[in-house]
Amino acid sequence: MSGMHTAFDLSFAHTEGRWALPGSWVGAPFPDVRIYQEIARTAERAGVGMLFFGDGSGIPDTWRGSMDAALEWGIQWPRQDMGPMVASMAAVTSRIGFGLTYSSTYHHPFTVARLLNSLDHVTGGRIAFNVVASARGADAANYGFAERMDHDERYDRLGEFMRVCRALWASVPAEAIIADRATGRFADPALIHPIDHVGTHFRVKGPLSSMPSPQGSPLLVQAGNSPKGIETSAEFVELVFGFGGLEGKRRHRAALDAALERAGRDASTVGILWATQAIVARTSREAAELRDEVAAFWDPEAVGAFLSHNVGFDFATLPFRFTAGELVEAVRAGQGAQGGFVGALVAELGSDAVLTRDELFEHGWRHATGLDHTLCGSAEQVADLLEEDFAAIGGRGGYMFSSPLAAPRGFADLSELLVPELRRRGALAPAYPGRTLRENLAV
Ligand SMILES: Cc1cc2nc3c(=O)[nH]c(=O)nc-3n(C[C@H](O)[C@H](O)[C@H](O)COP(=O)(O)O)c2cc1C
Repeated sequence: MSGMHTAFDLSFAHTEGRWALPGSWVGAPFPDVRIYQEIARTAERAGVGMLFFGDGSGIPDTWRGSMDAALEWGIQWPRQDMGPMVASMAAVTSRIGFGLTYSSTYHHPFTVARLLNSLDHVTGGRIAFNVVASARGADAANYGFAERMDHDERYDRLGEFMRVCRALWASVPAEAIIADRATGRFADPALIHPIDHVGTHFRVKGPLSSMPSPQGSPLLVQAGNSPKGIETSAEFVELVFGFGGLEGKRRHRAALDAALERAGRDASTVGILWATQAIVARTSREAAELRDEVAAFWDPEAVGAFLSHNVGFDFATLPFRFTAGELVEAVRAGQGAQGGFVGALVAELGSDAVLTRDELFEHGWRHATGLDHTLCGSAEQVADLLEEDFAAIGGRGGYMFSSPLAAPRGFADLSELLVPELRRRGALAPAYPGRTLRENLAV
Protein backbone atom coordinates (compact mmCIF):
# COMPACT_ATOMS: atom_id res chain seq x y z
CA MET A 1 0.00 0.00 0.00
CA SER A 2 1.47 3.38 -0.96
CA GLY A 3 1.53 6.02 1.74
CA MET A 4 -1.02 8.69 2.59
CA HIS A 5 -1.31 11.95 0.73
CA THR A 6 -2.14 15.08 2.70
CA ALA A 7 -3.97 18.26 1.71
CA PHE A 8 -5.36 21.22 3.63
CA ASP A 9 -8.94 22.35 3.12
CA LEU A 10 -8.95 26.14 3.41
CA SER A 11 -12.56 26.57 2.27
CA PHE A 12 -13.49 28.04 5.63
CA ALA A 13 -10.37 29.44 7.23
CA HIS A 14 -11.84 32.51 8.92
CA THR A 15 -15.65 32.01 9.12
CA GLU A 16 -17.73 30.48 11.95
CA GLY A 17 -15.83 32.60 14.48
CA ARG A 18 -12.31 31.49 13.54
CA TRP A 19 -11.25 35.07 12.80
CA ALA A 20 -11.89 36.03 16.44
CA LEU A 21 -9.90 33.19 18.05
CA PRO A 22 -6.30 33.47 19.27
CA GLY A 23 -3.89 32.66 16.46
CA SER A 24 -5.59 34.78 13.81
CA TRP A 25 -3.49 37.70 12.65
CA VAL A 26 -4.17 41.06 14.22
CA GLY A 27 -3.89 44.04 11.87
CA ALA A 28 -3.71 41.81 8.75
CA PRO A 29 -7.05 40.03 8.72
CA PHE A 30 -8.71 37.98 6.01
CA PRO A 31 -8.34 38.29 3.03
CA ASP A 32 -4.80 39.61 3.42
CA VAL A 33 -2.98 37.37 0.98
CA ARG A 34 0.05 37.18 3.25
CA ILE A 35 -1.92 34.86 5.58
CA TYR A 36 -2.40 32.46 2.69
CA GLN A 37 1.21 32.79 1.60
CA GLU A 38 2.30 31.97 5.14
CA ILE A 39 0.06 28.87 5.23
CA ALA A 40 1.38 27.80 1.81
CA ARG A 41 5.04 28.18 2.83
CA THR A 42 4.58 26.35 6.13
CA ALA A 43 2.61 23.54 4.49
CA GLU A 44 5.20 23.19 1.73
CA ARG A 45 8.00 22.86 4.28
CA ALA A 46 6.04 19.93 5.77
CA GLY A 47 5.53 18.35 2.32
CA VAL A 48 1.73 18.79 2.20
CA GLY A 49 0.51 17.96 -1.32
CA MET A 50 -2.17 20.56 -1.90
CA LEU A 51 -4.07 23.51 -0.48
CA PHE A 52 -7.73 23.22 -1.40
CA PHE A 53 -10.41 25.88 -1.72
CA GLY A 54 -14.10 25.01 -1.92
CA ASP A 55 -16.41 27.77 -3.07
CA GLY A 56 -19.92 29.10 -3.10
CA SER A 57 -21.14 32.59 -3.82
CA GLY A 58 -24.42 32.75 -1.93
CA ILE A 59 -24.70 34.31 1.52
CA PRO A 60 -26.77 32.08 3.83
CA ASP A 61 -30.30 33.50 3.99
CA THR A 62 -32.54 30.61 4.98
CA TRP A 63 -32.62 31.55 8.71
CA ARG A 64 -35.60 33.89 9.21
CA GLY A 65 -35.57 34.35 5.42
CA SER A 66 -32.78 36.91 5.85
CA MET A 67 -29.00 37.12 5.45
CA ASP A 68 -28.63 39.47 8.44
CA ALA A 69 -27.45 36.84 10.96
CA ALA A 70 -24.92 35.38 8.48
CA LEU A 71 -23.57 38.86 7.79
CA GLU A 72 -23.48 39.85 11.45
CA TRP A 73 -21.71 36.71 12.67
CA GLY A 74 -19.55 35.88 9.64
CA ILE A 75 -21.27 32.58 8.86
CA GLN A 76 -19.93 31.04 5.62
CA TRP A 77 -19.17 34.50 4.39
CA PRO A 78 -17.16 36.43 3.21
CA ARG A 79 -15.58 34.25 0.52
CA GLN A 80 -13.20 35.58 -2.09
CA ASP A 81 -12.61 34.15 -5.54
CA MET A 82 -9.41 32.34 -4.63
CA GLY A 83 -7.96 32.16 -8.18
CA PRO A 84 -5.90 35.35 -7.86
CA MET A 85 -4.89 34.39 -4.29
CA VAL A 86 -3.57 31.08 -5.60
CA ALA A 87 -1.45 32.91 -8.16
CA SER A 88 0.15 34.87 -5.38
CA MET A 89 0.67 31.78 -3.18
CA ALA A 90 2.33 30.07 -6.14
CA ALA A 91 4.84 32.93 -6.36
CA VAL A 92 6.22 32.17 -2.88
CA THR A 93 6.28 28.36 -3.24
CA SER A 94 7.50 25.91 -5.86
CA ARG A 95 6.09 22.45 -5.13
CA ILE A 96 2.80 22.50 -3.23
CA GLY A 97 -0.35 22.34 -5.38
CA PHE A 98 -3.61 24.29 -5.29
CA GLY A 99 -7.16 23.01 -5.73
CA LEU A 100 -9.78 25.50 -6.91
CA THR A 101 -13.54 25.06 -7.06
CA TYR A 102 -15.78 26.42 -9.80
CA SER A 103 -19.44 25.60 -10.27
CA SER A 104 -20.51 23.71 -13.38
CA THR A 105 -24.07 24.75 -12.55
CA TYR A 106 -23.54 28.49 -12.97
CA HIS A 107 -20.32 29.11 -14.89
CA HIS A 108 -19.49 28.68 -18.54
CA PRO A 109 -16.95 25.97 -19.40
CA PHE A 110 -14.97 28.16 -21.83
CA THR A 111 -14.29 30.77 -19.13
CA VAL A 112 -13.34 28.15 -16.54
CA ALA A 113 -11.17 26.09 -18.94
CA ARG A 114 -9.26 29.22 -19.99
CA LEU A 115 -8.84 30.52 -16.44
CA LEU A 116 -7.52 27.19 -15.16
CA ASN A 117 -5.18 26.90 -18.14
CA SER A 118 -3.66 30.27 -17.19
CA LEU A 119 -3.40 29.28 -13.54
CA ASP A 120 -1.65 26.06 -14.54
CA HIS A 121 0.91 28.24 -16.34
CA VAL A 122 1.29 30.63 -13.41
CA THR A 123 1.80 27.79 -10.93
CA GLY A 124 4.04 25.72 -13.21
CA GLY A 125 1.62 22.77 -13.32
CA ARG A 126 0.32 22.80 -9.75
CA ILE A 127 -3.44 23.30 -10.30
CA ALA A 128 -6.36 21.00 -9.52
CA PHE A 129 -9.98 21.74 -10.48
CA ASN A 130 -12.75 20.67 -8.10
CA VAL A 131 -15.87 20.71 -10.24
CA VAL A 132 -19.09 21.02 -8.25
CA ALA A 133 -22.78 20.79 -9.03
CA SER A 134 -24.06 23.58 -6.79
CA ALA A 135 -26.99 22.69 -4.58
CA ARG A 136 -27.83 25.96 -2.81
CA GLY A 137 -30.61 28.41 -3.65
CA ALA A 138 -28.51 31.36 -2.44
CA ASP A 139 -25.99 30.65 -5.23
CA ALA A 140 -28.67 30.17 -7.91
CA ALA A 141 -30.11 33.63 -7.29
CA ASN A 142 -26.73 35.26 -8.05
CA TYR A 143 -26.64 33.80 -11.55
CA GLY A 144 -30.15 34.58 -12.71
CA PHE A 145 -31.82 31.31 -11.74
CA ALA A 146 -35.10 31.70 -9.84
CA GLU A 147 -34.92 28.09 -8.68
CA ARG A 148 -32.32 25.47 -8.02
CA MET A 149 -31.78 23.10 -10.91
CA ASP A 150 -32.96 19.56 -10.27
CA HIS A 151 -30.24 17.23 -8.83
CA ASP A 152 -29.92 14.96 -11.87
CA GLU A 153 -30.04 17.87 -14.30
CA ARG A 154 -27.21 19.55 -12.39
CA TYR A 155 -25.11 16.41 -12.86
CA ASP A 156 -26.02 16.12 -16.55
CA ARG A 157 -24.83 19.69 -16.93
CA LEU A 158 -21.65 18.87 -14.95
CA GLY A 159 -20.94 15.94 -17.29
CA GLU A 160 -21.38 18.12 -20.37
CA PHE A 161 -19.37 20.94 -18.77
CA MET A 162 -16.43 18.58 -18.24
CA ARG A 163 -16.65 17.14 -21.76
CA VAL A 164 -16.36 20.69 -23.10
CA CYS A 165 -13.47 21.60 -20.78
CA ARG A 166 -11.52 18.45 -21.63
CA ALA A 167 -12.05 18.93 -25.35
CA LEU A 168 -10.84 22.53 -25.03
CA TRP A 169 -7.71 21.55 -23.09
CA ALA A 170 -6.95 18.95 -25.75
CA SER A 171 -7.67 21.31 -28.64
CA VAL A 172 -4.21 22.90 -28.62
CA PRO A 173 -1.68 20.08 -28.15
CA ALA A 174 1.89 20.88 -27.10
CA GLU A 175 3.23 19.51 -30.44
CA ALA A 176 1.28 22.22 -32.28
CA ILE A 177 3.52 24.97 -30.96
CA ILE A 178 6.55 25.54 -33.23
CA ALA A 179 7.76 28.99 -32.14
CA ASP A 180 10.59 28.98 -34.67
CA ARG A 181 12.29 32.38 -34.81
CA ALA A 182 14.08 31.56 -38.04
CA THR A 183 10.90 30.95 -40.06
CA GLY A 184 8.54 33.06 -37.94
CA ARG A 185 6.05 30.18 -37.79
CA PHE A 186 4.36 30.12 -34.38
CA ALA A 187 2.05 27.11 -34.56
CA ASP A 188 0.96 24.31 -36.87
CA PRO A 189 -2.72 24.93 -37.72
CA ALA A 190 -3.11 21.33 -38.86
CA LEU A 191 -2.79 20.20 -35.23
CA ILE A 192 -5.20 22.74 -33.68
CA HIS A 193 -8.91 21.99 -33.97
CA PRO A 194 -12.21 23.62 -33.11
CA ILE A 195 -14.26 21.39 -30.81
CA ASP A 196 -17.64 22.30 -32.39
CA HIS A 197 -19.59 21.27 -29.31
CA VAL A 198 -23.37 21.55 -29.54
CA GLY A 199 -25.08 20.11 -26.49
CA THR A 200 -28.06 20.54 -24.17
CA HIS A 201 -26.48 23.27 -22.07
CA PHE A 202 -23.57 24.66 -24.08
CA ARG A 203 -22.52 25.53 -27.60
CA VAL A 204 -18.77 26.01 -27.88
CA LYS A 205 -16.75 26.32 -31.08
CA GLY A 206 -13.21 26.28 -29.70
CA PRO A 207 -10.31 25.74 -29.86
CA LEU A 208 -9.07 27.17 -26.55
CA SER A 209 -7.40 30.50 -27.24
CA SER A 210 -4.45 29.69 -24.98
CA MET A 211 -1.07 27.99 -24.91
CA PRO A 212 -1.01 24.36 -23.73
CA SER A 213 -0.27 24.39 -19.99
CA PRO A 214 2.36 22.39 -18.08
CA GLN A 215 -0.12 19.70 -17.00
CA GLY A 216 -2.15 19.91 -20.23
CA SER A 217 -5.24 20.04 -18.03
CA PRO A 218 -5.66 20.60 -14.29
CA LEU A 219 -5.85 17.57 -12.02
CA LEU A 220 -9.61 16.82 -11.98
CA VAL A 221 -11.32 16.50 -8.59
CA GLN A 222 -14.97 15.87 -7.71
CA ALA A 223 -16.79 15.73 -4.39
CA GLY A 224 -20.49 14.76 -4.60
CA ASN A 225 -21.17 11.22 -3.45
CA SER A 226 -24.69 10.41 -4.62
CA PRO A 227 -24.94 7.51 -7.14
CA LYS A 228 -25.54 10.05 -9.94
CA GLY A 229 -22.59 12.17 -8.79
CA ILE A 230 -20.24 9.19 -8.69
CA GLU A 231 -21.45 7.85 -12.05
CA THR A 232 -21.10 11.22 -13.81
CA SER A 233 -17.62 11.91 -12.49
CA ALA A 234 -16.31 8.37 -13.18
CA GLU A 235 -15.77 9.48 -16.79
CA PHE A 236 -13.09 12.02 -15.90
CA VAL A 237 -12.25 12.18 -12.19
CA GLU A 238 -8.61 11.75 -11.12
CA LEU A 239 -8.98 12.42 -7.40
CA VAL A 240 -12.07 12.43 -5.18
CA PHE A 241 -12.84 14.53 -2.12
CA GLY A 242 -14.92 12.36 0.22
CA PHE A 243 -16.20 12.34 3.76
CA GLY A 244 -17.80 10.01 6.27
CA GLY A 245 -17.18 7.48 9.03
CA LEU A 246 -15.43 4.20 8.29
CA GLU A 247 -18.51 2.45 6.90
CA GLY A 248 -19.44 5.46 4.75
CA LYS A 249 -15.89 5.59 3.41
CA ARG A 250 -15.93 1.90 2.53
CA ARG A 251 -19.28 2.29 0.75
CA HIS A 252 -18.07 5.35 -1.19
CA ARG A 253 -14.84 3.59 -2.18
CA ALA A 254 -16.72 0.51 -3.41
CA ALA A 255 -19.27 2.59 -5.36
CA LEU A 256 -16.48 4.66 -6.95
CA ASP A 257 -14.47 1.56 -7.92
CA ALA A 258 -17.52 -0.04 -9.54
CA ALA A 259 -18.36 3.17 -11.46
CA LEU A 260 -14.76 3.57 -12.66
CA GLU A 261 -14.72 0.00 -13.89
CA ARG A 262 -18.01 0.53 -15.74
CA ALA A 263 -16.42 3.59 -17.35
CA GLY A 264 -13.49 1.43 -18.49
CA ARG A 265 -11.04 3.12 -16.13
CA ASP A 266 -8.40 1.67 -13.82
CA ALA A 267 -9.83 2.20 -10.31
CA SER A 268 -6.43 1.67 -8.70
CA THR A 269 -5.25 5.02 -10.08
CA VAL A 270 -7.99 7.18 -8.51
CA GLY A 271 -7.45 8.16 -4.88
CA ILE A 272 -9.86 9.64 -2.36
CA LEU A 273 -8.83 12.39 0.04
CA TRP A 274 -11.07 12.13 3.10
CA ALA A 275 -12.30 15.31 4.79
CA THR A 276 -10.82 15.25 8.29
CA GLN A 277 -10.99 18.03 10.80
CA ALA A 278 -8.20 17.94 13.36
CA ILE A 279 -6.92 19.88 16.36
CA VAL A 280 -3.37 18.86 17.14
CA ALA A 281 -1.22 20.25 19.93
CA ARG A 282 1.87 19.23 21.86
CA THR A 283 -0.25 17.43 24.45
CA SER A 284 -3.77 16.04 24.44
CA ARG A 285 -4.64 18.44 27.24
CA GLU A 286 -3.54 21.45 25.22
CA ALA A 287 -5.57 20.18 22.25
CA ALA A 288 -8.66 19.78 24.45
CA GLU A 289 -8.23 23.35 25.70
CA LEU A 290 -8.15 24.64 22.14
CA ARG A 291 -11.29 22.68 21.35
CA ASP A 292 -13.06 24.18 24.40
CA GLU A 293 -12.10 27.65 23.21
CA VAL A 294 -13.85 27.01 19.88
CA ALA A 295 -16.89 25.52 21.61
CA ALA A 296 -17.26 28.50 23.93
CA PHE A 297 -17.77 30.99 21.14
CA TRP A 298 -21.34 30.62 19.97
CA ASP A 299 -24.48 32.60 19.50
CA PRO A 300 -27.93 31.17 18.68
CA GLU A 301 -28.32 33.52 15.70
CA ALA A 302 -25.00 32.36 14.26
CA VAL A 303 -25.91 28.70 14.68
CA GLY A 304 -29.38 29.31 13.24
CA ALA A 305 -27.86 30.87 10.12
CA PHE A 306 -25.36 28.04 9.68
CA LEU A 307 -27.77 25.15 10.25
CA SER A 308 -30.61 26.63 8.23
CA HIS A 309 -28.28 27.21 5.27
CA ASN A 310 -26.75 23.75 5.39
CA VAL A 311 -29.93 21.80 5.98
CA GLY A 312 -32.04 24.02 3.69
CA PHE A 313 -34.66 24.52 6.39
CA ASP A 314 -35.47 27.59 8.50
CA PHE A 315 -34.86 26.46 12.08
CA ALA A 316 -36.45 29.72 13.31
CA THR A 317 -39.84 28.16 12.54
CA LEU A 318 -39.38 25.49 15.24
CA PRO A 319 -41.34 25.75 18.51
CA PHE A 320 -39.49 26.31 21.80
CA ARG A 321 -39.60 22.60 22.70
CA PHE A 322 -39.98 19.52 20.45
CA THR A 323 -38.97 15.89 20.10
CA ALA A 324 -36.19 14.76 17.75
CA GLY A 325 -38.86 12.90 15.74
CA GLU A 326 -40.91 16.12 15.34
CA LEU A 327 -37.75 17.86 14.20
CA VAL A 328 -37.22 15.34 11.40
CA GLU A 329 -40.86 15.68 10.40
CA ALA A 330 -40.61 19.49 10.26
CA VAL A 331 -37.42 19.33 8.18
CA ARG A 332 -39.00 16.81 5.82
CA ALA A 333 -42.12 18.95 5.40
CA GLY A 334 -39.90 21.99 4.68
CA GLN A 335 -37.97 20.03 1.97
CA GLY A 336 -34.73 20.23 3.96
CA ALA A 337 -31.95 17.61 4.07
CA GLN A 338 -32.85 14.87 6.54
CA GLY A 339 -29.38 13.24 6.48
CA GLY A 340 -26.37 15.15 7.76
CA PHE A 341 -26.82 17.03 11.02
CA VAL A 342 -30.49 16.20 11.61
CA GLY A 343 -30.04 12.49 10.83
CA ALA A 344 -26.96 12.24 13.05
CA LEU A 345 -28.74 13.97 15.94
CA VAL A 346 -31.75 11.65 15.81
CA ALA A 347 -29.46 8.62 15.58
CA GLU A 348 -27.62 9.86 18.67
CA LEU A 349 -30.59 10.87 20.83
CA GLY A 350 -33.47 8.69 19.57
CA SER A 351 -36.64 10.15 18.08
CA ASP A 352 -38.47 10.45 21.44
CA ALA A 353 -35.82 12.69 23.01
CA VAL A 354 -37.18 16.12 23.96
CA LEU A 355 -35.08 19.12 22.97
CA THR A 356 -35.33 22.85 23.51
CA ARG A 357 -34.19 25.19 20.78
CA ASP A 358 -31.15 26.19 22.86
CA GLU A 359 -30.15 22.56 23.27
CA LEU A 360 -30.54 21.98 19.56
CA PHE A 361 -28.35 24.99 18.85
CA GLU A 362 -25.67 23.84 21.23
CA HIS A 363 -25.47 20.59 19.26
CA GLY A 364 -25.68 22.74 16.14
CA TRP A 365 -22.62 24.75 17.10
CA ARG A 366 -20.60 21.57 17.57
CA HIS A 367 -21.73 20.61 14.09
CA ALA A 368 -21.10 24.07 12.58
CA THR A 369 -17.55 24.07 13.91
CA GLY A 370 -17.08 20.38 13.14
CA LEU A 371 -16.32 19.71 16.82
CA ASP A 372 -18.72 16.75 16.79
CA HIS A 373 -16.32 14.88 14.49
CA THR A 374 -12.92 16.48 15.09
CA LEU A 375 -9.83 14.40 15.78
CA CYS A 376 -8.31 16.08 18.80
CA GLY A 377 -5.09 15.22 20.59
CA SER A 378 -1.32 15.12 20.46
CA ALA A 379 0.32 14.44 17.10
CA GLU A 380 1.02 10.86 18.20
CA GLN A 381 -2.62 10.22 19.13
CA VAL A 382 -4.06 11.68 15.94
CA ALA A 383 -1.43 9.91 13.79
CA ASP A 384 -2.41 6.56 15.43
CA LEU A 385 -6.06 7.12 14.48
CA LEU A 386 -5.18 8.07 10.92
CA GLU A 387 -2.91 5.09 10.38
CA GLU A 388 -5.61 2.76 11.64
CA ASP A 389 -8.27 4.39 9.43
CA PHE A 390 -6.06 4.37 6.34
CA ALA A 391 -5.32 0.66 6.73
CA ALA A 392 -9.03 -0.10 7.32
CA ILE A 393 -10.13 1.61 4.09
CA GLY A 394 -7.32 0.02 2.06
CA GLY A 395 -5.26 3.15 1.35
CA ARG A 396 -5.36 4.84 -2.08
CA GLY A 397 -5.55 8.51 -1.25
CA GLY A 398 -5.21 10.22 2.09
CA TYR A 399 -6.61 13.07 4.11
CA MET A 400 -7.87 16.58 3.46
CA PHE A 401 -7.41 18.32 6.80
CA SER A 402 -9.44 21.26 7.97
CA SER A 403 -9.18 23.19 11.22
CA PRO A 404 -11.77 24.90 13.43
CA LEU A 405 -8.99 27.11 14.86
CA ALA A 406 -7.90 30.51 13.66
CA ALA A 407 -5.82 30.76 10.47
CA PRO A 408 -2.88 30.56 10.16
CA ARG A 409 -2.51 28.94 13.59
CA GLY A 410 -4.54 25.76 13.04
CA PHE A 411 -2.75 24.94 9.80
CA ALA A 412 0.65 25.77 11.29
CA ASP A 413 -0.02 23.19 14.05
CA LEU A 414 -0.98 20.59 11.46
CA SER A 415 2.14 21.39 9.37
CA GLU A 416 4.54 21.47 12.26
CA LEU A 417 3.20 18.72 14.53
CA LEU A 418 0.95 16.23 12.74
CA VAL A 419 2.47 15.97 9.25
CA PRO A 420 6.05 15.54 10.57
CA GLU A 421 4.84 12.83 12.97
CA LEU A 422 3.20 10.94 10.09
CA ARG A 423 6.35 11.32 8.01
CA ARG A 424 8.59 10.14 10.87
CA ARG A 425 6.51 6.93 10.99
CA GLY A 426 6.85 6.36 7.24
CA ALA A 427 3.06 6.65 6.86
CA LEU A 428 3.14 9.31 4.13
CA ALA A 429 3.67 9.08 0.40
CA PRO A 430 6.98 10.72 -0.64
CA ALA A 431 6.76 14.52 -0.72
CA TYR A 432 6.85 16.01 -4.22
CA PRO A 433 8.40 13.14 -6.21
CA GLY A 434 7.49 14.84 -9.48
CA ARG A 435 7.23 18.25 -11.08
CA THR A 436 3.44 18.54 -11.42
CA LEU A 437 0.57 18.21 -8.95
CA ARG A 438 -0.75 15.23 -10.94
CA GLU A 439 2.55 13.40 -10.40
CA ASN A 440 2.74 14.43 -6.76
CA LEU A 441 -0.73 13.20 -5.80
CA ALA A 442 -0.65 9.98 -7.86
CA VAL A 443 -1.67 6.86 -5.93
C1 LIG B 1 -16.59 16.94 0.49
C2 LIG B 1 -17.51 17.83 -0.33
C3 LIG B 1 -17.09 19.12 -0.69
C4 LIG B 1 -17.92 19.95 -1.45
N1 LIG B 1 -17.51 21.22 -1.77
C5 LIG B 1 -18.37 22.03 -2.43
C6 LIG B 1 -18.01 23.38 -2.72
O1 LIG B 1 -16.92 23.83 -2.39
N2 LIG B 1 -18.90 24.17 -3.37
C7 LIG B 1 -20.13 23.71 -3.77
O2 LIG B 1 -20.88 24.47 -4.37
N3 LIG B 1 -20.49 22.43 -3.52
C8 LIG B 1 -19.65 21.60 -2.86
N4 LIG B 1 -20.04 20.33 -2.59
C9 LIG B 1 -21.38 19.90 -3.03
C10 LIG B 1 -21.38 18.98 -4.22
O3 LIG B 1 -20.84 19.58 -5.37
C11 LIG B 1 -22.81 18.53 -4.51
O4 LIG B 1 -23.62 19.61 -4.90
C12 LIG B 1 -23.47 17.95 -3.31
O5 LIG B 1 -22.58 17.07 -2.65
C13 LIG B 1 -24.73 17.20 -3.73
O6 LIG B 1 -24.41 16.23 -4.65
P1 LIG B 1 -24.45 14.70 -4.28
O7 LIG B 1 -25.91 14.44 -4.07
O8 LIG B 1 -23.86 13.98 -5.44
O9 LIG B 1 -23.63 14.52 -3.04
C14 LIG B 1 -19.20 19.49 -1.86
C15 LIG B 1 -19.60 18.19 -1.51
C16 LIG B 1 -18.78 17.37 -0.76
C17 LIG B 1 -19.26 15.99 -0.42
